[in-house]
Amino acid sequence: MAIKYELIKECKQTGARLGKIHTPHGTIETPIFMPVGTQATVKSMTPEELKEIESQIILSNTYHLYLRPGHDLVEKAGGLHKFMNWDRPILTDSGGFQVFSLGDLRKISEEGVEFRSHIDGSKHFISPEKAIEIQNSLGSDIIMAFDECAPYPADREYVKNSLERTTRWAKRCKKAHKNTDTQGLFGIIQGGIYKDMREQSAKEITELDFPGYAVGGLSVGEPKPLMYEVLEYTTPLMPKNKPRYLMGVGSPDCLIEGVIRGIDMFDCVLPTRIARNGTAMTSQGRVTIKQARFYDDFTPLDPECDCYTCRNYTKAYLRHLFKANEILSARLFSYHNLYFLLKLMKNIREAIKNDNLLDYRKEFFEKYGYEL
Ligand SMILES: CNc1nc2c(CCNCC3CCCC3)c3nc(N)[nH]c(=O)c3cc2[nH]1
Repeated sequence: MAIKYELIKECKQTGARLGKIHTPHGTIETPIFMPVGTQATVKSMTPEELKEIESQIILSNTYHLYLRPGHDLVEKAGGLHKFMNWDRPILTDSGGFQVFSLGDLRKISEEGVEFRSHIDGSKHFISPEKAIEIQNSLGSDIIMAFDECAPYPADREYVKNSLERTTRWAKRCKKAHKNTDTQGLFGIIQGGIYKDMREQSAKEITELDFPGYAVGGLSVGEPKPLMYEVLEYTTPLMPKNKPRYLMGVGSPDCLIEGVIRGIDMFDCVLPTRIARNGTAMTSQGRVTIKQARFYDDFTPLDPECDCYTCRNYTKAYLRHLFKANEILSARLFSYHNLYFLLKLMKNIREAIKNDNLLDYRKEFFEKYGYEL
């Protein structure tokens, strides 16, 4: 079996769990944050640096790699692990979300989605079968079903039709998936913000018996409390002995709140995206380095952080790099932001072990500046 989840401990106070996911390229400790490497690279980081910060798994994407350089080239290279020189687990998203949010969408039909490339405007068509064929070529350890992520807001009728198509597509993905012994196919639960729809989607998708499941259709602009509410009634509908992946999340508060509500896996482009804008996540909240107050501030980005960036550079120097548009700026901020989120997840795993996750949340929120 490609993917085996080991539930190690359930938190006494919350829905949090400690677990391990065994994959052909290694074991992942959960709860886990997964750095995003959309185009076969976690922007500006080398695989060695990702290992230095203890990244256990990274994400890549069907839509992007199909358009450029083409999944057949990656297959010819021996698969994504060899192509990008990353020998630990990789998860690829199916492209459904990206087609809807990136490409110039032409039309959705039962067969699949016709769209224009965001790169050169050329016309393309992705079906559930095509999305699986591409991910089989990429050789990622965890692949995602081709789904439709309904927009927010969306009315009940739209959400119902969309989740029912996502179920039909999930069945087609399961049928098309070839390498079941080396690649685990995860199903994706939709249903928007409607409890009865989430129940219907969870039932239909979990009936298909996938090795893991994602909660899709969230982090699409809905208020955070609404996302938390949807999680509260959706994760209990998901099998306890399988990993639960909340797609596209997120910021430090959402990671903690998601773990408390039973989520094991997260991904988000934030750490590397805000890094390119000179913004850091720190123990005292966000720091945006271009502010004048940092001109002659010779203290580290985050006094409580022991990462390479914080041990060797000052805010004044980082501000200079950013203002001078130096490439090193994006690298040093990305390194720190990824380290910060991976360290946060390590602290969360520790807190679950010690049964004090709620105290950890209180302490973290007070320092970071979130209201509980
Ligand atoms: C940011 N919010 C958000 N992201 C969602 C994503 C994308 C998750 N991140 C993928 C990586 C980013 C590029 C390379 C892979 C979603 N993906 C799918 N398939 N379905 C969703 O409902 C779905 C829902 C999502 N919501």
